[in-house]
Amino acid sequence: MSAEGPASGNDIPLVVPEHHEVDHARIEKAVREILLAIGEDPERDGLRDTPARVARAYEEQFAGLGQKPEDVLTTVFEAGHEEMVLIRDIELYSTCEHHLVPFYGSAHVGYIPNSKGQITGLSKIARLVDVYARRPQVQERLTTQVADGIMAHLDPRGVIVVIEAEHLCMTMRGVRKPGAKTVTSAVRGDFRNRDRTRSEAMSLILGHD
Ligand SMILES: Nc1nc2c(ncn2[C@@H]2O[C@H](COP(=O)(O)OP(=O)(O)OP(=O)(O)O)[C@@H](O)[C@H]2O)c(=O)[nH]1
Ligand SMILES: [Zn+2]
Repeated sequence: MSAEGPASGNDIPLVVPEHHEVDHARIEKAVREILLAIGEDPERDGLRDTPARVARAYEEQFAGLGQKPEDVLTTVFEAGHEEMVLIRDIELYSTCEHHLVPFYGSAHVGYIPNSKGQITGLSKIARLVDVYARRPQVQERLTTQVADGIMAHLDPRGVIVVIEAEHLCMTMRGVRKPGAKTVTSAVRGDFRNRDRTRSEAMSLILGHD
């Protein structure tokens, strides 16, 4: 099913696709329009292939829209390990949904396996971050979604997610504050209920420089 609405004010109909196949032709048309709107010549040498390049780039940048956590959390095994697992400094690149410019930084993700000791492959946690980062995002939602994705699919005793990022919409334009870092966190289960567990994780996350 598609959500169909009124025309969007020009000849591009407002149809929001239900499943997220990137419509290259539509992106190309829109990018050409933007180039014309800023007073550029979309036919000049350097720009002629730009609409197609942007379409390919967006396919990659927004690939997470077509993915679910279960697509990447495929390997779950019982290792009998019931202590904290923490993956620090997972590099992330996302796109600010307000300005469609990048924000980028690091995610730190920890969890405590359940009593069966169910864990997942380390790379799967990093892949999960990408599933949610490769969408139009705000940092708070990205943080929450990673935490909730792990809770739902690994059923751990707790999860902590801390994301530190720099938003280009705050540095290259607008308020122009280069270097400002936004730090967000989401804690679930034992990390929410037990101060000591949360402090241990925070000191592992922050005490590395
Ligand atoms: N909470 C939150 N805000 C964000 C994020 N990314 C960008 N923003 C902010 O979204 C806000 C959008 O504000 P608006 O006033 O609607 O847009 P704007 O006129 O472009 O705002 P300025 O950036 O202040 O020029 C700005 O304050 C951005 O800094 C994010 O991940 N989380
Ligand atoms: Zn922004």
